[in-house]
Amino acid sequence: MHSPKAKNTGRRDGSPVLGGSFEFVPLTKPVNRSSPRHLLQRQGSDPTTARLRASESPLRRRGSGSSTGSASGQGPPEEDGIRLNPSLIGISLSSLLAIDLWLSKRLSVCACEDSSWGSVRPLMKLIEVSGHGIPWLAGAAYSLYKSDTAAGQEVMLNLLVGLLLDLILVGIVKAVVRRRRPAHNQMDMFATFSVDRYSFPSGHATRAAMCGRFLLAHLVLAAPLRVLVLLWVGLVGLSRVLLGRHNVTDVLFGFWMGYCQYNLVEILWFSPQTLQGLLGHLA
Ligand SMILES: CC(C)=CCC/C(C)=C/COP(=O)(O)O
Repeated sequence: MHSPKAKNTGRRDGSPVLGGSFEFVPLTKPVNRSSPRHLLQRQGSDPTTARLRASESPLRRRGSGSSTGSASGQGPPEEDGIRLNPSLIGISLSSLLAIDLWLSKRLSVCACEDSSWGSVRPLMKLIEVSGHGIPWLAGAAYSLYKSDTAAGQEVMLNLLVGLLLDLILVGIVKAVVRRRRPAHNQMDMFATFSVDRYSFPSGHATRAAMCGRFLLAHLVLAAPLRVLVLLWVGLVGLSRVLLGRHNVTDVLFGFWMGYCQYNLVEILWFSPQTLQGLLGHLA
């Protein structure tokens, strides 16, 4: 069979001859052009010896696909060693991912009615509704409309801004990362966007973390109520995994993202003056 190399090589030593006679190059005899120069230099000036030594490389001994080994231009053994050894970060990430998938599967005890904790599923779904975007948006808009003090209006307007910002940012990250929801999830959530078929990060977790921080910072709450807010944030996150909606890392990242989103709300904070300007435009 004609080898593609045959077109370019006209001499027995494999050196290319343009327009020369047609001749095959034996696969066991690599062309000089592709022998790594530094390998030849390190192993002595005799190219034949260098080729022999190259043929003893671990790559050849392992029989990993190439009959010409290092001398055929696939790089010296040291380079192969680097390429074949996965990095520490790679190993750590794959291990974390494996633990995440395993733990999430183990914890998805309310994923369906016949799961081991299937009877708790309605309660988990109630907690899910409590962290959904619609009740929060509707609640903030209603409170803004009903509030008769400038301070109350200012707080509710900024909560509304935070909730909209949360929807946008979570949507962007979900669309970029595109991590599929766990296979055991039943897609029976109400009022979802198309990006909500992706699971990273958990929108419920970002909202719960952001709103939790917001409520603690801007409402004067007694200690038991503050504890209740923190408990609710934790329960919303936990319910995402128990329902099988998310992996653990989706929720943990969601908490972190929601925490940071609150900082953004504080930076963007709409003052009463801005609010009056906005309302003036609307009126
Ligand atoms: C329709 C509106 C206003 C919000 C959608 C809220 C929602 C369903 C987010 C998905 O949350 P997870 O990422 O935690 O499943």
